Amino acid sequence: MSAVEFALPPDEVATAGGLPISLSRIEKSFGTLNVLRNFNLEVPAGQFLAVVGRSGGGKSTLMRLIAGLDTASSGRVTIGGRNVERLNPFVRLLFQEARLVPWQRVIENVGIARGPNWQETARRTLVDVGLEGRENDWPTVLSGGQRQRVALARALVSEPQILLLDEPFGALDALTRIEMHRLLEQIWGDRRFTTVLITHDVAEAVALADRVVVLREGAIALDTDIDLDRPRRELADPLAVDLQRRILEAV
Ligand SMILES: Nc1ncnc2c1ncn2[C@@H]1O[C@H](COP(=O)(O)OP(=O)(O)OP(=O)(O)O)[C@@H](O)[C@H]1O
Repeated sequence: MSAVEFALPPDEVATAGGLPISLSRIEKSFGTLNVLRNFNLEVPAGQFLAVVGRSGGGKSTLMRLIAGLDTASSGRVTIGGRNVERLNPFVRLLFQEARLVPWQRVIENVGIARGPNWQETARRTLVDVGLEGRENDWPTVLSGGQRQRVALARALVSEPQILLLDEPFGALDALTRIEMHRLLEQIWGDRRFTTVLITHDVAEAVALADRVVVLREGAIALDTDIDLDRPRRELADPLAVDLQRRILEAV
């Protein structure tokens, strides 16, 4: 039994791959501000979805609803057909800041669920994100990209079926960002968790996602599949450039 299974109630034990996400007839307001209006979205199991939009368009609100960190004013959010009522152990989040615990070493930051063999599981996950041999480092000695790798390992260690990413690479330099794209694409390709990536970066959305949704004023302004071969090569394909142009126009 893995550390993860140990931490989950029996009816929530993870199976391989991803779970589908469904939002139907969602209304979400803060006071008089309607952030999402009659909002519907189906994300099939294992899909890599990117949500693009201007600041204030409701992207983070959408993610918080899927994560169970906030509730809709009305409508239904389900994961694997079950209502989302709280943060579930099979959903993991990654933010722009790595949010590591500064007084814990890398391995302790990753092995948050201290079940049996947690160190072994954490070490293996660190290898997966390219941080072999760094388990005893303190977060302060790591670069921004390495800290984000630790945060990614911490998200992956429990083998989530849903990964929610809110501008995870927004603070990284361009080359590190591309390295992280390749890493994430490869890990997602192996594990096939359902992924929702929130980003301002249209090139990033096209480089990573199976499908891009443009969120504008609380509604979907564009919903397009990204039928490009994998592994993706940033900007290399004329089709990618055309898709970026279409998405930018919708934003
Ligand atoms: N807890 C809250 N209370 C009141 N208003 C809120 C709250 N959370 C979000 N809002 C408002 O809802 C709108 C949508 O916010 P949200 O953070 O979802 O947008 P976003 O698309 O993620 O923007 P950004 O890209 O800047 O993060 C904004 O006008 C924001 O000010």
